[in-house]
Amino acid sequence: MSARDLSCERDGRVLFAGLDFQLPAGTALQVEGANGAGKSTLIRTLIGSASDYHGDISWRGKVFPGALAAMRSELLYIGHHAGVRRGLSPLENLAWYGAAAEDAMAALDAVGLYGFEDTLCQQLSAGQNRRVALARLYLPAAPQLWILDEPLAALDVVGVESLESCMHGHLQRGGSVLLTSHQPVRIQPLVKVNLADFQPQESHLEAEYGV
Ligand SMILES: Nc1ncnc2c1ncn2[C@@H]1O[C@H](COP(=O)(O)OP(=O)(O)OP(=O)(O)O)[C@@H](O)[C@H]1O
Repeated sequence: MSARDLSCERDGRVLFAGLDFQLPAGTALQVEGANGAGKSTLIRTLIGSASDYHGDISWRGKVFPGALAAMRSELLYIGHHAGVRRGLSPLENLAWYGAAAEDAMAALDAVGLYGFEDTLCQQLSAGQNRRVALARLYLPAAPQLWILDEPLAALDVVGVESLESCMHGHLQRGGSVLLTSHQPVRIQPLVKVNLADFQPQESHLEAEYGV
């Protein structure tokens, strides 16, 4: 995935402008920025949930929106909110994503939820629900591109280490990871992009948004 001269505005405020990045296979990119900087907005834009942006986003050399369907066919996205159905058990949640029972059990075991597979998610803690969501990363044949919005949030120290190891393995298999995090992420190779470094200049603002 790559972006060229990307800018995005919300509620009359330009969140970032002139953003360029490349995310080759086998690498990770961490999007940094203060609360409200626009990290989740950028992620929603990259997964195609928001089309009100300027600039180019490309997948495998082809530009959005034409390349959107191809990108989505290789995407595993886990958002800021866990996306876990709280009226289902962890096992049922993974089954909803098409996982075979055996694979789902192994994935839940990997995220430390052995013994909780049949408990309703509404009875699990915030961190355990986060682990249910992240269990998708441990399923076989995980897609090429992982886009993860604050995946480390609510995880304890062991959970963070396990997820870092999982992401590192994905990179070694030639996958790509784009994530946001307010804390350091110990995976390599990792490139960082801070949205504070992509603030609009006056002339750009005027040309793009007429303000
Ligand atoms: N649909 C929308 N309409 C109006 N404003 C929006 C919309 N979506 C986001 N914003 C605003 O854009 C700004 C960036 O929000 P965003 O969620 O992208 O920040 P963030 O960097 O992910 O923050 P955090 O670290 O707190 O999660 C915020 O001020 C938010 O209120």
